[in-house]
Amino acid sequence: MSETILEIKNLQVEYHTEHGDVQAVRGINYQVKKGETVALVGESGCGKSASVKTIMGEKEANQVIKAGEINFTYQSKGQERTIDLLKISPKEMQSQIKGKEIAMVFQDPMTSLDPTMKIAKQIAEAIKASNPQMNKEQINKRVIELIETVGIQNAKVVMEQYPHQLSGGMRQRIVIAIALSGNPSLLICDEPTTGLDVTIQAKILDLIKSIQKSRKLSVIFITHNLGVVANIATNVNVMYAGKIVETGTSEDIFFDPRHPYTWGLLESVPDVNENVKKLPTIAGTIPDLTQPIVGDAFAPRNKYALKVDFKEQPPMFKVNDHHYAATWLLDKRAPKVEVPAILQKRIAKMKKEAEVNGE
Ligand SMILES: Nc1ncnc2c1ncn2[C@@H]1O[C@H](COP(=O)(O)OP(=O)(O)OP(=O)(O)O)[C@@H](O)[C@H]1O
Repeated sequence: MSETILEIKNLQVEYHTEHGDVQAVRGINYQVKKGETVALVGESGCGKSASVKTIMGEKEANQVIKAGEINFTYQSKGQERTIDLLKISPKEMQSQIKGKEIAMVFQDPMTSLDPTMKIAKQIAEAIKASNPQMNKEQINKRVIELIETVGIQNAKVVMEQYPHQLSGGMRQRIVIAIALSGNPSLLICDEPTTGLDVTIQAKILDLIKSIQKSRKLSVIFITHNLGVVANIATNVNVMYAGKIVETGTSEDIFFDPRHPYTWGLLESVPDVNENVKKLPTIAGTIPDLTQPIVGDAFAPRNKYALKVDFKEQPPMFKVNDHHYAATWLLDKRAPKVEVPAILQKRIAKMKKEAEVNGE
């Protein structure tokens, strides 16, 4: 289980706009191992999507990859092969990787589905694209298998329907079935449950978790809501203004968060059991990424910021072998700052729940 299948090194992505160059991703590093779910979490505009779109070779006309490597390891003709996804041709990306080794599930299923085509045909097309040798009968069998894999029982009825005849949750299940059609080793989920109601959201998360386990899939899961990944992520990367500001296992991030930005994100997680009228959000907005950022980008919104935060980018301080955070609060010269009391209470509660669930 310790094989690294994806290694992102110093990835820097910019967008040219008439207002200046947006530094969307400012040098990020992380790895995804076989069978692991890695979460990328942060508010809107932090560079989560920009960083994963490059994995799939999706390039907008105004996008420039300034630096970095995306090394992907997979089995090709029985041999292990590692390639830098930033260096392969669009043709190779299309014929070898996209949909076959790496597949993606987006937030809005309607953008991935063709409203004019029956479900069976859409899944069949995806199967054909990655298995051109299959005959009609084999494809039909596989369509039904895939629909059943994503937890739909009346496969024969659903396959004859059009996307608009299905609920949002069912549509997302179909998108996941299509993503699985090429038997990928890495699945990228970009806010796959946003917009779905809470109970459906939980069902889709359970589905992704069970598929991930049964197929030993690696998953990159993007969300702005840390709560969504509490039960599915092996590792969590918290992103702010194009950088990873804290990284650790789920336990590190949920039970021992160190960056004030992570504290803010955790405080903003809706708690279904608490009768809160208005959820706390982090005051302020993300910085203008067309302007050079001096120091810790979060400093202007951080009530615990030290003088040095406004001057110098903090390094990734080590908390333990798998937990790092970029905040000067972890420097040994920094004053001792406690996790906010309200969050301490939440953490104690989450720990108790995890104990009860035997996690
Ligand atoms: N095509 C584009 N042209 C110009 N700027 C862009 C483009 N795509 C993204 N950006 C900018 O890059 C930054 C990072 O955006 P990105 O979509 O990666 O953030 P995100 O964290 O995924 O947010 P969201 O959850 O809203 O998708 C933002 O400032 C965004 O406005």
